[in-house]
Amino acid sequence: MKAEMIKRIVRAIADGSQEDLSRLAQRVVETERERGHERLAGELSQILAGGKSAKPSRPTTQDPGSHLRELPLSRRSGELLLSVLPRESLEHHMVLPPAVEERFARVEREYAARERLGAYGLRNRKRILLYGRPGCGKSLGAQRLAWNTGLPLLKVRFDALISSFFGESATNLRAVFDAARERPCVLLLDECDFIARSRTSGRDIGEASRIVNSLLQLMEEYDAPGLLVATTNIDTELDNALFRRFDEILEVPPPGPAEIEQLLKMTLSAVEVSPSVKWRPLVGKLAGSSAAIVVKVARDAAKAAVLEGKKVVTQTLLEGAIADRRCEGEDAAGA
Ligand SMILES: Nc1ncnc2c1ncn2[C@@H]1O[C@H](COP(=O)(O)OP(=O)(O)OP(=O)(O)O)[C@@H](O)[C@H]1O
Repeated sequence: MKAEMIKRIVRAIADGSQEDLSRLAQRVVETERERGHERLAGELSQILAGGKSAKPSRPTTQDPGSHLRELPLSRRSGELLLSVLPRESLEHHMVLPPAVEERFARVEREYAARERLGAYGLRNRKRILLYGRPGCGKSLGAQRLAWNTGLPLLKVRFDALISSFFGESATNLRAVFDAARERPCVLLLDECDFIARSRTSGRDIGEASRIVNSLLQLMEEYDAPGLLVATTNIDTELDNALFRRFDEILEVPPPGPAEIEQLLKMTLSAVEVSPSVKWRPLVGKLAGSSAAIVVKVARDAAKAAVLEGKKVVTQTLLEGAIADRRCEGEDAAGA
């Protein structure tokens, strides 16, 4: 079992949170299944099922699908206002400068200790704003928070909301927040730059501006058991009224030299890398790139090694991948 998992289990025991413990137990089952240990996973599931039948009344949050089934549909279009990101697709390994990592970890620690904090009239940080340049890990940050708290990740579909019929969107949005209050989850408001923009530009954009206003109000009132995570690329334009609605405002910065090297090594960890690779010049060439670009460079080099029948990722392959990215232009490469 990974050290991180062991720490979380011990933390849940220390905090006396039965709900977290049962979620973590479920996580252990899933991890074992992902590793191909079907038999062990089956046995663990049975043990858990036995435990549950002894205490049938305890609600659990282990079935993200159950959130989806109970969540509101836009009545006319039938479109879902939320999409559930399945656990298997959640990436959660982040490379961050230590100070930023610590702030993410603090949100997770406070969530784990929420009952203990509550006993002293304190509230865990639950409304989180992640901002920063594209491709540096804002969406990944939301996934990581979901993974590390064991909460399902539900993404609000602004496209469906904004295209919905006159006056209906505010009602739908409220229903989404109500649902999040009833069932703990990480409610993700991804790329909500338009909130910041519409507040600063002063332009009326019809139904969208109505959504912005209801959203700001809902964010202010938000006190659901899970977390609310909003992401935006905008930083300078964010106004105080918006800042005030968050308990934690976290800049997710572009990687520095140490992070670039770590990202390269982490992405290449599944393949063999030549011991003669000199990381420093590679890091120098990638200076200023987003984390997404660094990850892509490493993946491209690994793919080239496999396609060319070479078993080892070499300096030449890595430099070739960097040169390719430069030709494509970083922005076009989905930074
Ligand atoms: N800090 C990071 N650590 C590890 N991988 C990262 C990091 N940041 C980005 N990545 C990689 O880049 C991909 C894209 O990142 P992500 O979508 O989270 O960026 P973003 O900041 O949300 O970008 P955008 O503003 O364009 O939506 C991730 O799936 C991951 O592979």
